[in-house]
Amino acid sequence: MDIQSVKVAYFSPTGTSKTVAQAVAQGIGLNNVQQIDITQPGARKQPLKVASNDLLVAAVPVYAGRVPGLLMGWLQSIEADNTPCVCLAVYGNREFDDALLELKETLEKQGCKAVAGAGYIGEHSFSAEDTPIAVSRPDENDLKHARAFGAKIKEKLDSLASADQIPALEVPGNHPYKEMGGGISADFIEVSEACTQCGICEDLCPTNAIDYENDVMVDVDSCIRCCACIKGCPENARSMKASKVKEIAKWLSDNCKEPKQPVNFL
Ligand SMILES: Cc1cc2nc3c(=O)[nH]c(=O)nc-3n(C[C@H](O)[C@H](O)[C@H](O)COP(=O)(O)O)c2cc1C
Repeated sequence: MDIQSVKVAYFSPTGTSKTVAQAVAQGIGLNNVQQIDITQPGARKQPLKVASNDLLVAAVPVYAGRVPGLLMGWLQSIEADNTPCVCLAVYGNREFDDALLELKETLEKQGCKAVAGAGYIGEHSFSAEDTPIAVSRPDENDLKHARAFGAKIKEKLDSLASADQIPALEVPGNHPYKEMGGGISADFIEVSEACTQCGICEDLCPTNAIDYENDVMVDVDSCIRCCACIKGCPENARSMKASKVKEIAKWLSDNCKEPKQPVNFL
């Protein structure tokens, strides 16, 4: 297949989905690569149109076994034209459940044709010093794996004359998709005196839930618990207080210790 450009789209509050997507794109090895970072709300207002000679590489973190709900509007506004796509679900060493299937089916409804899919492991958003979960993933081995996966995708694309020849891609997951976890309070962040009100947390927040000039705390109704503000604070002034989210972090730290390995479908 003649691929003219690679569009690498990712939502990545704590950076792991972005790192995996970029490693896969590097392995694909084409020169014309465009990054589409949809982490910030403004970027999700820009619709994406992709052509039949583009390759779309889409990476999302897994939230409660699903594609993060706030992405559905943007994903469902993609205009594709039999465009080959690579679906990447990046998860925090528990499970990716139905997220990869959901991402693939959502993109296919928009006119994409899934050529490959994968689950990769990223440090869990809830990971902290006292509740470590998949710390520093993706690591060098994961990235090597992701680059090799990219090279295999390129080989597969080279072996096909057109998108119509892409065989149906099977990825794990169930219908109906896992119920979205609801009801967990997002009142789980505390801010210490180390806060200098630099405003970096506000810039990092993917839902505009922080307006630091008025209040360094998050608006719990808009917060999606992504932990970008905690992990990105240069003063380490933000942390999880005793809360349901902290209990979940503790459970994950105790029960998801065995490092999982990336899985590829192509
Ligand atoms: C609200 C929320 C729910 C999550 N649910 C899952 C999950 O179901 N399974 C899992 O393994 N990791 C889960 N994670 C962890 C993220 O998928 C993982 O840390 C991912 O690497 C974060 O991607 P990012 O660095 O691109 O933000 C969840 C994280 C958050 C914030």
